[in-house]
Amino acid sequence: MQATIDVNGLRKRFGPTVALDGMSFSVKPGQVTGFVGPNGAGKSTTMRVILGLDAVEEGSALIGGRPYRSLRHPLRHVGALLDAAALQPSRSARNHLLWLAHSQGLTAGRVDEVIEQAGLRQAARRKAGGFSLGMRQRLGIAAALLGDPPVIILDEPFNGLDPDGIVWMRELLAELAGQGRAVLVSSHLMSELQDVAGHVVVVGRGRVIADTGVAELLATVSGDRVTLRTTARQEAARVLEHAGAVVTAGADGRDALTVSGLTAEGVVTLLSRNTVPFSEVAAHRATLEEAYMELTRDAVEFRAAAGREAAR
Ligand SMILES: Nc1ncnc2c1ncn2[C@@H]1O[C@H](COP(=O)(O)OP(=O)(O)OP(=O)(O)O)[C@@H](O)[C@H]1O
Repeated sequence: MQATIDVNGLRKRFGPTVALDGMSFSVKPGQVTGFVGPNGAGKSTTMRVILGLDAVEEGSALIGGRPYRSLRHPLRHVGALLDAAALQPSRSARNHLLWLAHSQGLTAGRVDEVIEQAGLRQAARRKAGGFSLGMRQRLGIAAALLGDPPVIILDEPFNGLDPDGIVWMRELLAELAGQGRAVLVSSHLMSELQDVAGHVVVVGRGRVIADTGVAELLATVSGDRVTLRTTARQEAARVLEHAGAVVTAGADGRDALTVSGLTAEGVVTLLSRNTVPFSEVAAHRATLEEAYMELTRDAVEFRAAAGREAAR
């Protein structure tokens, strides 16, 4: 089975609320795809539709080219964590997993493997009802991995995790993608996906705002800005502006300047040639959070402009 998800033109309303308004994107194998957007953007609904839990008025969602409902042992095709609270509280973590494994024709040996992988060995015989949110997330991950599926869908898996847990989750996601799986991970926060997502689908109001590789996105947003630290700010600004750069006060610290229109190498060459002292010259690398703000700001402006246009 192919490790892919294909979402095509999904439309869905809840009463007067438009939850999905033509949602379309694909998730490819071998990378983590971040699924990001503000509250109410339609992330959970899309995931529920992919997993056959919600019906749509229009559009299709396919896992490895097939609708979820046509999959005979679904856990072997797709592993999902949607709601970590959805547990039988009186069951131990291991029994919860044994029960799931049994329903899919999987062995107890496989249960012990995923308990290990999710870091749950110490807690495996405790009742899941007493678990913290972070522990429930780990149990949800163990359940998602049970059938060794080529496609993994996780809704807000960073929720409730402490900093160690966040690092663990990032490493796990990278490992799963490295094994060639298609991994779709929703989050409100771009920062959680930093360094792990290879691709992001940014959504707002039920539709896709951006569907792009993270490296391309960061390169575009980073632009050609260079951060410069120098005690001779005026002199540096004079030399760099003379060479055609735009120089502005840097955001972080009194000795920082932001330079646009020159590469970091160009800045170093010019300052050295003119014997202007400096302690740091670095090409600006945008964070995913900055990229997200930029993308969603454009979408807001676009929507505002479209609204004004329509009102004429
Ligand atoms: N069962 C439901 N009944 C009524 N409205 C719903 C239901 N589920 C979702 N919605 C609405 O559909 C829209 C999309 O919600 P959804 O939960 O998919 O967004 P989300 O991006 O996952 O948000 P969050 O980040 O808060 O989880 C929202 O306006 C939400 O209020």
